[in-house]
Amino acid sequence: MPSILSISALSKHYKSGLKALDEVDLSIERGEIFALLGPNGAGKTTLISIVCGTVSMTSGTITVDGHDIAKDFRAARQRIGLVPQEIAVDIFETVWNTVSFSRGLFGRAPNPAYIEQLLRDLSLWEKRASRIIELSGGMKRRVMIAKALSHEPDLLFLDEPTAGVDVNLRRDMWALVRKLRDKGVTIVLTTHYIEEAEEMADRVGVIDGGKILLVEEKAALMRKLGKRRLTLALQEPMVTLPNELADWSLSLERGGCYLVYSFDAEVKDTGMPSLLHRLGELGIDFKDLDTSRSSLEDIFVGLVERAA
Ligand SMILES: Nc1ncnc2c1ncn2[C@@H]1O[C@H](COP(=O)(O)OP(=O)(O)OP(=O)(O)O)[C@@H](O)[C@H]1O
Repeated sequence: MPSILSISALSKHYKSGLKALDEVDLSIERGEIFALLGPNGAGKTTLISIVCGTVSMTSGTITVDGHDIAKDFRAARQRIGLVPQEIAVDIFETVWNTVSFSRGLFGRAPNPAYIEQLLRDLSLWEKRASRIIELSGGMKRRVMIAKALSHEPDLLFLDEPTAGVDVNLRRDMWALVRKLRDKGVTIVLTTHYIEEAEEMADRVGVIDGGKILLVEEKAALMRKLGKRRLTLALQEPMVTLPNELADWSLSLERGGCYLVYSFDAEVKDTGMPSLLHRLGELGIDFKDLDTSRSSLEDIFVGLVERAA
C-alpha cells in the first residue's frame, strides 16, 4: 500500500525571494503519529499549507492516498483534515451547524449519526446547540478538531495543537489524538513543545531553514543520540579535573561543585563503576549522586545548532 502522504523534492520560494522549503522529501505512513519539529520560521506551516492547497508550491510532487494534488486536488483534499493554529470559525454559529456545514463543503452527504458520534467523542455533545462564542478556549479547539474530522479524513494535520493551552487541556488533547489514531486516522502534528513529540510521536522529523534534517523513529532516535549523565555533588569544589580522570568524559559544573560524567546510554560497559572506584582511590568524596537520560529536547537543540 502506498504511503498516505508522499512528498518529493518540494520547494517553495516566496515572492520576497525567501526559500521557505528546499527540496523536501517526506513520506507519512498509514496509522502513525508523526511529529514535525522545527524552530520558528522553519517551514512547517508552509509545508502543511501546500499539502492542503492554501499555498502554491514552486516545484515538487505531492500525493495523498495516491492522488496527486496538482492533478486531482479535490480527491486529495477530501482525505485531509486540517486543524490550523488559529481558531477560524463563525463565532455566532452553533457547534452542530459549524461541524455539519464543514462536512457539506467536502461534498459529503449529511450523516447526523456520524456528527453525533464525533461530538460525543470530543465531549461536545452537550454543547451542540451553543454558539461558538459561548464556549471556553479548550472547547473551541475541540470544535476545530470536530470540524476538521467532519468529512471523515484519513490524514489529520494538527498545526501546534496545544500552543497556549494549560497542562490539563494539553493532556486531554494528547489522549484525544491517541484515540483518533486508534480509530485509524493518521496524524501529523507540528509542535514547539518537544515534550509533546516525546510523549506522542511514533516518528519524528526535524525541519530547519526549509530543509528536513532528520526523520527517525522516536525510540531509535533517543537510543542513537541519547546520552546518560551521572552528576555527583562534590564534598569539596574542584578547580580543575585531575589527570588521573582523563579516561572518562567529565566536566565540572556550577563553579566546580558538580562533577558530570556523560556516557552512551546503550553500551554495556558504561564506565560508571570504574569511575566511582577511581574517585574513591583519589579520595574525591561526594554527598549526592543522580543519573538522568538526555531528552528529545537535548537532541533537537543539538541538531539545530549543528545545522546552523
Ligand atoms: N506569505 C509569505 N510571504 C513571504 N514569506 C513567508 C510567507 N509565509 C511565510 N513566510 C516565511 O517563510 C518561512 C517559513 O515560515 P513558516 O510559517 O512556514 O514557518 P513555521 O515553521 O511554521 O514557523 P512557526 O513555528 O513560527 O509557525 C519564514 O521565514 C516566514 O517568514
